[in-house]
Amino acid sequence: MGSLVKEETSSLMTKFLEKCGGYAVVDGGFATELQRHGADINDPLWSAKCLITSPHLVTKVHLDYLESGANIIITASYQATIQGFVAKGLSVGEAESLLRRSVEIAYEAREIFYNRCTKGSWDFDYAGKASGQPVLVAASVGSYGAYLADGSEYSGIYGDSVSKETLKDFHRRRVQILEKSGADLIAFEAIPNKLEAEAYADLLEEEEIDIPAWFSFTSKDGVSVPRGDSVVECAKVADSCKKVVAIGINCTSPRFIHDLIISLRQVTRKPIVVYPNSGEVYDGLNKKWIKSGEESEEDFVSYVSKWRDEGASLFGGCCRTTPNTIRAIAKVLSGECPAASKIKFEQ
Ligand code: MET
Ligand SMILES: [Zn+2]
Repeated sequence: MGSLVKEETSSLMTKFLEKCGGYAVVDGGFATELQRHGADINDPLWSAKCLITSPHLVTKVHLDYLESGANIIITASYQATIQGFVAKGLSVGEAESLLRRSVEIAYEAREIFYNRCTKGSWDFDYAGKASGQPVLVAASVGSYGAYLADGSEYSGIYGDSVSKETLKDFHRRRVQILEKSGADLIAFEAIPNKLEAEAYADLLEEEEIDIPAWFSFTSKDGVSVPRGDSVVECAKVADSCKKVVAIGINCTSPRFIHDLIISLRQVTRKPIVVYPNSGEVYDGLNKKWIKSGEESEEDFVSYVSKWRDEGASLFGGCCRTTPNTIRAIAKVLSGECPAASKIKFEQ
């Protein structure tokens, strides 16, 4: 396929957004919701541990978010890596099957959801709109730092020994498997430095990956990614990659989102996706969320229409947000509720 990107690949997101009425709802904190259902994910595999121990909970969480109005559900593969599974004693073949399984589970959840909608056996308040709810499955890819589970996921500092080639080699097989898994797109999430964005862009081109992707960065100051590279520079990398159909920010405090959307808009015309966390800060070493004291009194749902006016088109939540957040976002976007009622984040 070379540099020619299939038409349906490059237009997937614009067509999907049209189908959704211009704006789409992304799901919320996956790990947070798994924990609410009793999963213990204090593990180097984090939420991906449930692919081994409790796949039924993975299905349940996808359903929770679909019921809440999500148009894009993100698979449980954020921290699912072949290297991580092998470190647990699984074979490479088993690890690859689990990656594929993460996508299958999301599709099964969508089937269950659509069947329930058709049969009308639905008891949630979004039922009226649910049956016409377009849904895409995004296969999650977390950073090298997420695999290391040593805090570098939120610093982006991998050391001089880690080159772009190291990162490409690390991610290559997982990306190839997810491409062939049937997922609609790949969500490269919580990217903490420019080098990893470049590695992803190279991989998409060199491996001729024929499904689209979005690149989503994190920020701790509203200007740069954790490693210190400017968000604008990172977004340029994403913008110039033809396979990237949306660019955005996730797992970042809501208070930075407004400025970040404005920065992204300066360098791209591609759709912008934002799914902030609750505003708490992750302590990667102790694996705990710490209240920063700067969380907004009202949660970020009340800002969604402003972010939409600034140019974002896909909205969801990341860590420590729940289906309640997603339900409120869906209501705001449907024009049903101008300012969402106060949503409680996970206690
Ligand atoms: N989609 C991922 C999840 O919720 C994003 C994690 S950001 C650290 O599990
Ligand atoms: Zn997150």
